[in-house]
Amino acid sequence: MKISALDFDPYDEAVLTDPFPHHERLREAGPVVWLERYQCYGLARFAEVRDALDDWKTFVSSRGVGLADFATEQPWRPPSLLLEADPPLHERTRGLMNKVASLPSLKARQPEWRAKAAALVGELVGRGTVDAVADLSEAFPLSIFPDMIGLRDEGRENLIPYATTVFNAFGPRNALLEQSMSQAAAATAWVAESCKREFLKPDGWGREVYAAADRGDCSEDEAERLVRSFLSAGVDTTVNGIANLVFAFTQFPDEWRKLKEKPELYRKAIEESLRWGGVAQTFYRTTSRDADVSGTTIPEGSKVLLFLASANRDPRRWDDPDRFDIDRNASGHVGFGFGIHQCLGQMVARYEAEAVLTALVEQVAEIRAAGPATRRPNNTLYALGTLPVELVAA
Ligand SMILES: C=Cc1ccc(C(=O)O)cc1
Repeated sequence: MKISALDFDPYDEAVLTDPFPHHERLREAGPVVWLERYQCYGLARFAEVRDALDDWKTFVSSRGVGLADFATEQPWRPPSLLLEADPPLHERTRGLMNKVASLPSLKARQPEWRAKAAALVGELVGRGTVDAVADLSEAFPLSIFPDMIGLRDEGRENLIPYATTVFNAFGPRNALLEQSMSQAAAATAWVAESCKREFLKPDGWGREVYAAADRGDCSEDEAERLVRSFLSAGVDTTVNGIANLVFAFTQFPDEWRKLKEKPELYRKAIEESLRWGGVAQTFYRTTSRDADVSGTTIPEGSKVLLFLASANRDPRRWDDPDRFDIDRNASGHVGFGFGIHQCLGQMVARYEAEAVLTALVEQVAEIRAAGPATRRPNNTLYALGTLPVELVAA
């Protein structure tokens, strides 16, 4: 089947800042498109994205989940033993990390998370215009996540610059990536050192990974790199998840009023924000063999760009997809990916969002936009820069 070859640049700064209008053209161009500029295939419809994520044997991760093909290019950092690994290695590393990032461990921390979120929201309510990015979406995760990992206190300001580079590095070597690489050299070194056993506090998920090494479930070096996964994936993602949740309510005030009337909808609201928000816009896979995708043969060794955020707004799967509707059943969205690599920290993300959203529902009558939101362009993350709001006291 002849496929459309598009000159479309997913990494054009205008596209990174406002990607959704471009996804429609991608989906309409066919189930598979060819992106001339990056010599890769693109899948932008829900069914094809979900199926590619599910078929990990054909669409592998060990050749990198960015544009760089690890079979031919040197990775910028030692590959992740989770994100950039296939079975059987992935089974062992994911198995031991699932045990560390467990539901009981998370549940035990919720009273503290709820109390901290309530206190933080309490400081922001009625204070006039605040920035829901810096003052809330960054402040809350940074107040609980590094401690949960057992990260050392000094230098935590390196976490976001490091993660910014991690997510830019899945894209091409464009200005965004070059810029963040040069700015984050120190942050990258700080993260690498912070993952060593002796730099981690005794109680926390970091040391629990090393306990797995002491049990022989992984080597000391693997433990160090696995702890790095927590720092790479566990901050910038939740920061933007919470920021996009608040942003959604500023764009759809009726949904906020609906939540105030029916607070029990808070979990559905969070799931819908994960579908609608598009925090993780794209990830690549590489074909391990010729792959048939909806009538097109994608040859072995091809990079395939999966437009997760486009899939989450595909009208073939979702009614009125651009509408943020907290009554919608958004389950099955690919905001956390799908299949064996589905986000290890998805419950961390959900619990963090729940702590913030329940505090807002409790203390805030209205989330009032107090100026235009600004975006922080990134090759992978749909990130907010600032989100001026007024949290009107209930
Ligand atoms: C979802 C993003 C992500 C980024 C980095 C890693 C890692 O470094 O393992 C895992 C997930």
